[in-house]
Amino acid sequence: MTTGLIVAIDTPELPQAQAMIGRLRGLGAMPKLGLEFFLAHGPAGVAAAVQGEPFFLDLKLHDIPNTVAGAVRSILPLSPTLLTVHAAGGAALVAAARGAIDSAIAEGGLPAGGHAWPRLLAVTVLTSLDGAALAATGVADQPEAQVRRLAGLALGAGADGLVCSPHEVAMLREAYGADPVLVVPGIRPAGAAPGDQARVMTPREAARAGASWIVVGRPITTAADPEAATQAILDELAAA
Ligand SMILES: O=c1ccn([C@@H]2O[C@H](COP(=O)(O)O)[C@@H](O)[C@H]2O)c(=O)[nH]1
Repeated sequence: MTTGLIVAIDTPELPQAQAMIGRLRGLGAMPKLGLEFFLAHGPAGVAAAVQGEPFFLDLKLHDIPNTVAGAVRSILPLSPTLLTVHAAGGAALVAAARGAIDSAIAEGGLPAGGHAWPRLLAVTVLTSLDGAALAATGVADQPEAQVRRLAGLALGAGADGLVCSPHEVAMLREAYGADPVLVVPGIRPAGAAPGDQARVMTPREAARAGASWIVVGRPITTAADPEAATQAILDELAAA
């Protein structure tokens, strides 16, 4: 299994996002835009930043099913390659997002620009949470057990894949095989500071465990030479 690289472009500034996406264009990494950017610039800003290229829109939708379905319908015209909802919102939330995508497919054919329909990912346990932080939310299980539980719920409700930490990838591959798209943040090249990430591994470790994609933000975007940092991670993935 090959592992791709997603670069998290976490900024509220449109010129900065455009510049970073431009610098990385052609290296073979996919950009990810999240709430920080979307709340500042909305759908038009997203379209301006990605310029029709494949991208991951990581809004981590978490609301009642009807509202999530409406939000998914609102973002489908942007043709993201990947989009996210929170599995902790329940099976009906995930099923509503699935239904919104499937209805759009049934109603209208592929979106403009030759893009494929988005793959629906369910976020399991945020990579910033360790066991103690999870327990403080009222979940007594360790992260791995909670990821296992939410994975079953989300895949059963129609998610194409999951967002999890690298620590759960091997367990999920053993349980669900090669099919689910496993998108894995909490990645730090050897020696890089974890920052607010609690469950981390290196790119090589995540690739060997079976990640479909790894997500790397600050180790690339705050590097003195983001192109070189990206290339080093791509080389590490290719050698894994
Ligand atoms: O559990 C999750 C889900 C999403 N993320 C996102 O990934 C990037 C990670 O950025 P770094 O700078 O490499 O820490 C960021 O956009 C998060 O929103 C996550 O970290 N964990």
